[in-house]
Amino acid sequence: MTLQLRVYVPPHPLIKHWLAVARDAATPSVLFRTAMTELGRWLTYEAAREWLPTQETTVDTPLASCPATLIDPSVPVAVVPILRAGLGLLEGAQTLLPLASIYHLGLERNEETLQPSCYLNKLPEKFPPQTRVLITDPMLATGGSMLKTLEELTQRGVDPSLIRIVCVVAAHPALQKLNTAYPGLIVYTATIDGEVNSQGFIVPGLGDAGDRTFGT
Ligand SMILES: O=P(O)(O)OC[C@H]1O[C@H](OP(=O)(O)OP(=O)(O)O)[C@H](O)[C@@H]1O
Ligand SMILES: O=c1cc[nH]c(=O)[nH]1
Ligand SMILES: [Mg+2]
Repeated sequence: MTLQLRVYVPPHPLIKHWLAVARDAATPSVLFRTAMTELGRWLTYEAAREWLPTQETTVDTPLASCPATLIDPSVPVAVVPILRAGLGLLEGAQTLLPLASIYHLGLERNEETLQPSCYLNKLPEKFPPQTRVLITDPMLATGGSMLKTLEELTQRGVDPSLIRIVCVVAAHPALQKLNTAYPGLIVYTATIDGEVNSQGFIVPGLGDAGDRTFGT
């Protein structure tokens, strides 16, 4: 069987609504942040399906004993927000994954070359086997930043099949690169846009997600 990148665009009214708010150039920073939080929440909810580890048990209701399923706290879950813009999605993701460890990764694209460079790396030397890792970054444009992140994670022992990417706008060039480098990888996004312009911006996209999140 040939593995292929799997890109999910959940057809959910709340995801569509908050994407529209985020895309609108007239949306002020305070509301843009709310949109990022909500998109982080709903896309993480979708991504957690068949990813969050569970364990079977029994519980006693006031009336009888019955089978039950709980989140398995023995399997480590990590969230890696790619700074800065990935922080906007983190808040919503964290409400659903309160026990997850958060490992910050600061990447900045050079405006001319579009190559990412790392200015903060809080990843552990090694991740325990079986660690589930959720990466948050709203924009997959050329794909350079995500490829760099995946390289840092896999070097530290993370199994790509246990990774979920949560983004907002995924562009074709990024998805093509991810498919070549990590077939079988799973991405959750609010939308797929076709074009990345010569300045590295996704069109129509939503502009500079980091600047819009932090009002800079
Ligand atoms: O797919 P790529 O071409 O690598 O582009 C995507 C990256 O660009 C943006 O970050 P940016 O470098 O603007 O940093 P910021 O989040 O601090 O604004 C965005 O948040 C992604 O991390
Ligand atoms: O359109 C884009 C591309 C990369 N990063 C952004 O914030 N926006
Ligand atoms: Mg930016």
